[in-house]
Amino acid sequence: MLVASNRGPVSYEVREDGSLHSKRGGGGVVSGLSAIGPDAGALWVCSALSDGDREAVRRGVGEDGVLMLDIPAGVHADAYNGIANSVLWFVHHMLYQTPLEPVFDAEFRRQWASYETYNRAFAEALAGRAAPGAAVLVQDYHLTLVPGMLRELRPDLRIGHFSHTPWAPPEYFRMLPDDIAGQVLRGMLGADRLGFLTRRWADAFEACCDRFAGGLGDTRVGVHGLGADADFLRARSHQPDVAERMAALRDEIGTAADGSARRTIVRVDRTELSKNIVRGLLAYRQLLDDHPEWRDRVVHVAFAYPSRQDLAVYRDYTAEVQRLAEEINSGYGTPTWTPVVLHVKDDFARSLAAYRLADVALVNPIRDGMNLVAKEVPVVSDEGCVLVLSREAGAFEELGEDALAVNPYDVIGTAQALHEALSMGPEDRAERSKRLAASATALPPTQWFLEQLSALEEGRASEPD
Ligand SMILES: O=P(O)(O)OC[C@H]1O[C@H](O[C@H]2O[C@H](CO)[C@@H](O)[C@H](O)[C@H]2O)[C@H](O)[C@@H](O)[C@@H]1O
Repeated sequence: MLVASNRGPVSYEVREDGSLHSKRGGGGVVSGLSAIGPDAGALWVCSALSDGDREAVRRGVGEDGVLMLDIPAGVHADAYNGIANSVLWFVHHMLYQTPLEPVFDAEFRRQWASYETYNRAFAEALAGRAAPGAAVLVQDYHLTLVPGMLRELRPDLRIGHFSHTPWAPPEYFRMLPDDIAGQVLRGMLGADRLGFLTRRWADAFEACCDRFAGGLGDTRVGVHGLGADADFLRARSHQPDVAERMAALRDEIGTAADGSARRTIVRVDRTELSKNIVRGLLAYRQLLDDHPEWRDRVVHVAFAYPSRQDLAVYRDYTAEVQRLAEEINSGYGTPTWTPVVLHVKDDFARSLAAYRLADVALVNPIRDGMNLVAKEVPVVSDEGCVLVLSREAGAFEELGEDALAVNPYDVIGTAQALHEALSMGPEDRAERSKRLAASATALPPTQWFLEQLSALEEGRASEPD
């Protein structure tokens, strides 16, 4: 079995003394694939992303079962920043809007050629390593061309592809130049089986194939809603470093003037446009305007971790989040109350500490493949939390019944949902949280992975799922 993804399970940094330090790779895909431990006998093919990763490849340092491809930095930058994160991510999350509409010019074509080169490097590495008839599971929008390329090189393989993002509806997908759209769909259809996080994204893909590629052909499509890893999260969130972070966070949150504990509205995201952090802050400000009774009694704990900072649009978004948080704090704060506690430095232990302290979790993306935070907070929160959840998150399909649904564009509606969540009685809140945790853990990562693998094993020409 082979797995291929842009981001791998491990990344390296070069320390001042020249030694290499390894740490776990970030992001939801790596969490999902964590089921593939070193004992699984799988080979995980990924890309060298940092200078440290490239140095590790050069020195021949690596982990068993991991093959890091040292793709030239320029090619990777074009493929990852230029095409994957600036074009395909924007199309599937429907993020293009004036004046950010795409310009598919000569520069785009040059970057697309790098995207092809990047995909070919993966296809060739996989083709060179796979045993006859092996199963290959390719991940995400960075590698849409790999299934088709690999099929040509190695028709004997069983090839799966899994999308961790939404898929754009045909009316939006058609924004891509026709030949590029065709290449993406044909690339994906090189797989025996394609997986999506929700039925909605799978349906959108099928609709695009019907409109632009003459249907699915022999490729089968299935849905696997990646769940939270309850055992890991519960054990990890009770480690001493998390307890330390909880104490520090409690100090930052403080207590209300009447001595009561302040309520918390928690959010944890990569600072990513689709996560809708700015409208989340606007909704919180609206809550303080519409319901001044919450002033001094609530704190918005917002962790917005840096993401894709090579792209100006992400850097600008990060700056906007920071500016708005400061504006709320200076406009509403008092010497003893900081309305927004914002942290921008990635710290997993601190995220878990915030999950444990959460009374309300705010997850309001414009559009999201799944959103694992929505699934993780109810599992970890000590007292049970109310989930305010965007109806556009993939997680909504599974959690919608027990969450408070919001339209992510509606700031006033989101403020009302926050008020409702903060006002909910402890029993109701605990009951909902328990039901949310049960739904969120229905398909833990190991089962999610094995489910895809066995569906792929079922063969190429069997019934559609
Ligand atoms: O690798 P990056 O560019 O730093 O981005 C991190 C990951 O972002 C996306 O994650 C998605 O996958 C999650 C798991 O299925 C899902 O819960 C979440 O809603 C998605 O946004 C992206 O799809 C990954 O490839 C990136 O590694």
